Amino acid sequence: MGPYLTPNDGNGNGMRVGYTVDDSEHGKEPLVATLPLLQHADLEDKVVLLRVDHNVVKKGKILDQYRIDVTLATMYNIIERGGRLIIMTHVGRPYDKKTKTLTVKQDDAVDAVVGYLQRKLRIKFAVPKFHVFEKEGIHDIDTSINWLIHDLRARKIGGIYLPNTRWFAGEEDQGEKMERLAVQLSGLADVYVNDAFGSWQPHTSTYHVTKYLPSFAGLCMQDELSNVRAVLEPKRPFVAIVAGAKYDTKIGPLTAIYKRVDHLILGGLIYNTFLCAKYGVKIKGVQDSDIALAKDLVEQDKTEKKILELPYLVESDTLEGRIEGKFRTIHTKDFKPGQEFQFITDVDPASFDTPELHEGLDSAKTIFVNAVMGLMPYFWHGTSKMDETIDRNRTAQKFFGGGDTLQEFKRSVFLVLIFSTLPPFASNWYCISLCTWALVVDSR
Ligand SMILES: Nc1ncnc2c1ncn2[C@@H]1O[C@H](COP(=O)(O)OP(=O)(O)O)[C@@H](O)[C@H]1O
Ligand SMILES: O=C(OP(=O)(O)O)[C@H](O)COP(=O)(O)O
Repeated sequence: MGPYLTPNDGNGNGMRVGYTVDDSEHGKEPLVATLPLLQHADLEDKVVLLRVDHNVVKKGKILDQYRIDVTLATMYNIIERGGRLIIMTHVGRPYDKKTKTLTVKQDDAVDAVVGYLQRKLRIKFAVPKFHVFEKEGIHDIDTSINWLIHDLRARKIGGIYLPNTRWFAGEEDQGEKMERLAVQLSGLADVYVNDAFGSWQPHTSTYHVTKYLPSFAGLCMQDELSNVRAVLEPKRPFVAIVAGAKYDTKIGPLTAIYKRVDHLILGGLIYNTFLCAKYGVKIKGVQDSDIALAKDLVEQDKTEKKILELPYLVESDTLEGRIEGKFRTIHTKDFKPGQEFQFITDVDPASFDTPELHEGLDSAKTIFVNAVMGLMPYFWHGTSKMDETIDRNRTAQKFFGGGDTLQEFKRSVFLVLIFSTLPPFASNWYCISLCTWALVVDSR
């Protein structure tokens, strides 16, 4: 612990504004020198616009509070050092890129998050209301917010929590609306802090606003960057398991991570897409456009042979559940070009018993897991077996990334079992709580 010194006080010396725990005290290497850190900001009496990734609300309810909890240290740090908080997050994807329309639904309001924060911190957050235009969202930040900022500075309220950033017309725009929102957001505060590691998209509230305000990386962001560095500079052999549902946004990072791994294991819709491209089969729910994208990976793997195939799969007639008589195990060796399948909703646990899989996962020194193998909450069996297999390897460093990934892992019984024998995030367990993909892509 040392006195905290800001880089510039005008006299060539740092200015003492508080104390901070330096990275070496929690065993982390310092981050890149060019990244402005929250610790380097003078926050005394400053209004701080804090962008977080509290994208944890579905249908108005918090599914898992992990992503809120990991930002509490940053909030405490800002307030403890004299800052006043204006927080913002995105929730869901209310903007339809095809129709270019925005649907503002109460389902993805920030209210549940604000309720949680108020219960947790016992301080009052005000949520300003702005006029919402149908299909266009919020055009402008109403100047009535100035009253709230006045109360915030006067410490009559603990903080302001803005509406869902994706309800603003300028959030995903690249032109005039973006510029307008960036200026309006920056007008609210003195300092900007980004603690939204998972918000990988360069939107106005994550990226463009930094043109107008002194900007710093929050503490959660810094932790995540340290963990990501270990994935980018892995101890070898390095095995990545990439699964889940978002093929379109994961194809870029998938290609990037392919270059770095010794072995890659695919699951979920990503794997279904790969199988369609490789075997010329059709699987319900897989888009033709995604199959076309997956063909390059198939070609590349013909020579590099990094992908460890999971041969046993679960085919289900329905996505409504794991209904007796409506699902069955199939094997990739029986695939014939042109064959059509119902939904493939999971990997059969037997897939993890093949010698290639055992060998690959047992000898790994770094394992990175993004997303679950099957359609949750019904088809958890493949993920459970995957986790059991990973758990046998007691020496590898293990990284888990992806919002849905963490939520599903925590919800599943198997993780409760693991956590009862191994403390969560024990020395070789790390959570990249959010989406690591942007970084992996950036470093290509
Ligand atoms: N075969 C599958 N078919 C449909 N959905 C799947 C399948 N496998 C996994 N999923 C779904 O994918 C979701 C996780 O995917 P994704 O959002 O990409 O992960 P993350 O947010 O962890 O990066 C889970 O909610 C799970 O239900
Ligand atoms: O949920 C998130 O990412 P994830 O689904 O990869 O965990 C982040 O909040 C990013 O959301 P976005 O992919 O809609 O920009």
